[in-house]
Amino acid sequence: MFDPKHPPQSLDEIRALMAKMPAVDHDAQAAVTAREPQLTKPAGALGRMEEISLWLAGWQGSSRPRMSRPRVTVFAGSHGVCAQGVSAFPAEVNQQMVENFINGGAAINQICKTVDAELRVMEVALEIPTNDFSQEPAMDDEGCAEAMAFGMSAIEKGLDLFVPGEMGIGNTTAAAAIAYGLFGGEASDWTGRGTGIDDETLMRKTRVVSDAIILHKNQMHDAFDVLRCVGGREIAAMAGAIVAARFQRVPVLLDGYVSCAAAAVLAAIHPSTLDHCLVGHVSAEPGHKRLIEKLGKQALIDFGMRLGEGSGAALAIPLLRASAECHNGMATFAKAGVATCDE
Ligand SMILES: O=C(O)c1ccc[n+]([C@@H]2O[C@H](COP(=O)([O-])O)[C@@H](O)[C@H]2O)c1
Ligand SMILES: Cc1cc2nc[nH]c2cc1C
Repeated sequence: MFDPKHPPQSLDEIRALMAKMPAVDHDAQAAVTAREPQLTKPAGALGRMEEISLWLAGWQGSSRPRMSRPRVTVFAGSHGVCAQGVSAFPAEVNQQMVENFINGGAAINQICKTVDAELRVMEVALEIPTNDFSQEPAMDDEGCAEAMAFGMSAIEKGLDLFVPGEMGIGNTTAAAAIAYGLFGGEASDWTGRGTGIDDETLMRKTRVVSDAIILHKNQMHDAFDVLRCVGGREIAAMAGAIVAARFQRVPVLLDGYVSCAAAAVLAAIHPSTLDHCLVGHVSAEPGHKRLIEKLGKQALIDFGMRLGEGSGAALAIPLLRASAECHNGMATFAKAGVATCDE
């Protein structure tokens, strides 16, 4: 079983942990299913909100869904592949943006304030870039497991929701390489403009993604090998946090392309690993839409954002809160003295 005081030390330990993940709480879901038809509305009239309250209760392990303690954690990591000229911005932006998060000046600070969510920032060895994965594996087994274990420490019991956010110049190249490594197709299917690169840089980035998968092919036996070879520490940390959330009964709202690439690694190990996750937002990065389809999910909102930081998912938190509030706060037909349907 997962013990937060003794985090896993190797990818094999995490593989073993993932074979024992807790299932949804069927009793909690049965209670929600029994209460729903008694609420003062025609059956099914709250559409997807009804699915959300059922999902929240099941993964929180409670007959009454809650949304008073959502947490967004921005994991910041630094990427050796930036040496290939794949981003519109220099790598020093990472540390500068971390200071901006701490000073309350980033978009995610304002969104979290607006939606009443806690915001935390966790640097994942930010001062040491991962290896340039166009030349060698980004991480070794131990380093990748360490980053995942660090991500696990972002979760504690009693949170009502976790949003994995990230900051990492170059990480849409890593996300593209992960998606291409997991799902194949063409490298161009998965490679987009990230922070806003020009046509020439996009061609270079696509080649980096394509060549990296050829370079590492012989050592990518499962999805964790893909994460280790072409991922990044903040991506590994998000994957670790998603696993820990499952064990700690915390539902997860995924954000953009990079957070979904982290989640896709887990889904490729065991397809049911993401049952406690919804996708909050579909990013303007074209590969994200494709990736969400591969995960069999549907994003809650489409706001044309491509920021990362957990921003799109954080913006969708009020949809989850309203779903929980309706389920809990609505009167029943009996209590309100409203006549029920004739049929
Ligand atoms: O998550 C997304 O969908 C997303 C799309 C475009 C950009 N980003 C953010 O931009 C940075 C990565 O972009 P790039 O061009 O440096 O690979 C990183 O800090 C991400 O948080 C994130
Ligand atoms: C300024 C800036 C802010 C970001 N937030 C997430 N990724 C980012 C990338 C840049 C370049």
